[in-house]
Amino acid sequence: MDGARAPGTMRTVPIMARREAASPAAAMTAEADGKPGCIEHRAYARVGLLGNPSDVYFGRTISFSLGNFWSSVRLEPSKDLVIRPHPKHDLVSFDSLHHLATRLQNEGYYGGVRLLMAICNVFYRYCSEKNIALKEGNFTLSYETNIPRQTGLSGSSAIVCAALNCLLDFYKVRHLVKVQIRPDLILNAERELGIVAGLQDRVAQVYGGLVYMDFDKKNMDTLGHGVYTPMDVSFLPPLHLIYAENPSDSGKVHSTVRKRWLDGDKFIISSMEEVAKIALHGRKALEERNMSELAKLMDCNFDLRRKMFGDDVLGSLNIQMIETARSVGAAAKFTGSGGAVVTFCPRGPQQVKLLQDACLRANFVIVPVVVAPSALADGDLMMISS
Ligand SMILES: Nc1ncnc2c1ncn2[C@@H]1O[C@H](COP(=O)(O)OP(=O)(O)O)[C@@H](O)[C@H]1O
Ligand SMILES: O=C(O)[C@H]1O[C@H](OP(=O)(O)O)[C@H](O)[C@@H](O)[C@@H]1O
Ligand SMILES: [Mg+2]
Repeated sequence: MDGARAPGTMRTVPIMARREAASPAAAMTAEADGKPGCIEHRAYARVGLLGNPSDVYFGRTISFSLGNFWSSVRLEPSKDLVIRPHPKHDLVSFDSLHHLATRLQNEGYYGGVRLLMAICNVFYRYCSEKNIALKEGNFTLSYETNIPRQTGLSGSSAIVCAALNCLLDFYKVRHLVKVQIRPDLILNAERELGIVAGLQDRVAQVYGGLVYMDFDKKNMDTLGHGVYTPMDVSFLPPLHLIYAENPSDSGKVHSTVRKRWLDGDKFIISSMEEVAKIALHGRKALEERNMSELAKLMDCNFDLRRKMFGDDVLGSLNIQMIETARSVGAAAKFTGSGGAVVTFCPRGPQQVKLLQDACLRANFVIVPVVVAPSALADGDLMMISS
């Protein structure tokens, strides 16, 4: 999908090696399939490394953009404004009733069309409220994605994030929409649709690379966003991702805990504070390259989630993924609300081999983690440093 450079068009971001330095991916322009005015953006899956889900509760997280999987959105100027359904993900024609029923059971009712519509709506409203003038002219939006669905890898917000980047470039208003605000726009688009979610996913996808995030209530109230600090990806040791093909419903996972937290449940409030502290300590551990501490913090993060949510809510397969990793002494936690697990083998390659064998036996997919680079353009970087 990468192409030659041409003004006014964007190119997708290449997957970089795990430790490769961050590059201003969003600033790279190129002609998408040689069509003038065509814009294409890629946004990656994300891994919540430490501190999630405290992002939903004014806590802190360290998350990174996962180069193994991505969504891309393409914007082509057109006479009418068209949101193009994806031939596979927005299927409306079936071989049989059985096919329809199986498909709905596995994938749910919705694809990406509603996400693209919602971000257009939210973007339009935001620009109107802020008196940001938008030029005349229409476009067609289409998307592709290879992020496994409902695995806590943030497939939905990747589509929304890539679409937002297309809109920012089509209307040439990137400099008028603060980088720190963009995750909120993405979240608002999903909230419109009733999707339960937090900010860490969207921050990781807007910024790319590895980011430390502080969602302290005072800052959220006064600044209107959290404080997001990009970190050096070379701090990260080799990590592995484990996932299963069965989906988990993130909305359901959050619902009880959120209610208890809102109702002032002391156990949930104090546990969530503990989870937020994990990101704080994790930042220090990463900077000091204290890998045994990192392993401890990852495990502690999962244990706290388990106590708060309970095994029934987390789901037996998700717990089995964690236990498979722990059976060989690897540290493990959920990347999001369930469906995929990020693991760290502090004893190195031999332990990784044991982990791979254990995953094979348990029928889980295991892949080495690739960290996607910074997704910020030069102008974006200037905005966050000013
Ligand atoms: N692979 C996909 N293709 C199309 N739409 C998707 C895909 N993944 C997610 N979505 C959209 O996002 C919504 C929420 O997805 P969700 O279950 O939160 O997955 P995730 O946690 O990976 O974001 C879905 O109902 C659907 O509308
Ligand atoms: O529970 C979590 O860790 C995360 O859950 C959601 O992400 P998802 O990819 O849907 O599992 C939520 O959007 C995040 O903010 C939470 O940290
Ligand atoms: Mg989601």
